[in-house]
Amino acid sequence: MDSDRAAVPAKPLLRALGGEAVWPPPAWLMRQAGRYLPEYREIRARAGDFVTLCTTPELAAEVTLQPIRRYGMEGAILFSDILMVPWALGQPLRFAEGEGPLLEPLRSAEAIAALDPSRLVSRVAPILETVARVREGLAAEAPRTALIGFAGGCFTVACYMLEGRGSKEFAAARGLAYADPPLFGRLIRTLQEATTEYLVAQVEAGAEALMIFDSWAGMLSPGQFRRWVIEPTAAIVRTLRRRCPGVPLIGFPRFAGPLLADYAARAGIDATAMDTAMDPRWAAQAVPPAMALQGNLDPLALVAGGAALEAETRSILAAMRGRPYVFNLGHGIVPQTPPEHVTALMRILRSA
Ligand SMILES: Cc1c2[nH]c(c1CCC(=O)O)Cc1[nH]c(c(CCC(=O)O)c1C)Cc1[nH]c(c(CCC(=O)O)c1C)Cc1[nH]c(c(C)c1CCC(=O)O)C2
Repeated sequence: MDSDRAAVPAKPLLRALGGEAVWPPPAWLMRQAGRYLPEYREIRARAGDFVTLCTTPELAAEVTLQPIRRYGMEGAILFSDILMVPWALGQPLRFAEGEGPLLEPLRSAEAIAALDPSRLVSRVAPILETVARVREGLAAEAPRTALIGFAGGCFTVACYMLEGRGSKEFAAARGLAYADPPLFGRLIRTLQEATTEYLVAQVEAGAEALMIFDSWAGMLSPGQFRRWVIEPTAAIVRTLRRRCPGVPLIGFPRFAGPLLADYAARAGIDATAMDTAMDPRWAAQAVPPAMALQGNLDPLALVAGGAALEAETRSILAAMRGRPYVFNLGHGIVPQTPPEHVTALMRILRSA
């Protein structure tokens, strides 16, 4: 069996994440399934609310595959949300039109203690079924495309759980981390355990690579960053290495700045994702040459298209040439992106 398997060349995304300088680089885009696509808006309207869409496997699998059918990216990211972990732990979640996510905020030690990890696996069953369906869909329609599972970083998810909504400061989470580190640590540990179980389950259901989105990591002081971003990520990664050997892990500590180098060296991940503000030439020096980098086109350059899109893309490619690399944006696609600009981007990448 092993010799049969060796005869099939690995998918380009998995080769790059494994440390090979694949060129032209494999590509996928954060939020590649989303409101900029008319076919997404159609299914989103049919589902009604966003949580229903995330927990209806036939619809969630369909929207995961939509951008692959249009553009043939080398990576398909599971359609779900980082806030499905708090939801699965029993915290009420809804997405209000124009307001983003709304959670009932955790306001006491009792509320943190009441989070119930025993519900997690059964609550996320529909999401795991989506994973299995997408994997089958890819085998039939896009055999070169790899399926990426994901979760939020513990710190970022804790930000939303304590604040209850998006925020510029996330003062509830950052304040609690200073005022009561044992209590904040308890929440982080609950998330660490839940996230580990959830990611293992995604791999068992068919995910071929995993990404951890720590979108608000860059708000922390260096000491807090090490304690609440690097340490919990490293703990998750240690267990994943044992339970899911060979599955590559991408870490995204957004706006980490120079702490990106610490994160890359100590979180244990295989690939580091760069946000829009990161200089790829600096990252190429700061991150070990065998470690893949991913990123980091400004989503607004994709909205602009034309010469700006071409120049920004080529400058990132020039910095990444010769090392293991996965093309992506520095943050998610925005809804006003013209779909044909994604076509133009894929053409630029394929002629790299
Ligand atoms: C912080 C965060 C969230 N969710 C996520 C993050 C980390 C990455 C980042 O920093 O963006 C991650 C995420 N959210 C979504 C995915 C699916 C996969 C993909 O990238 O295509 C992924 C990987 C779908 C989504 N998640 C959300 C949408 C839009 C919902 C809709 O269709 O109405 C999508 C497609 C909603 C969401 N979910 C979240 C917010 C703040 C919002 C509101 C903003 C918005 O509306 O764009 C929380």
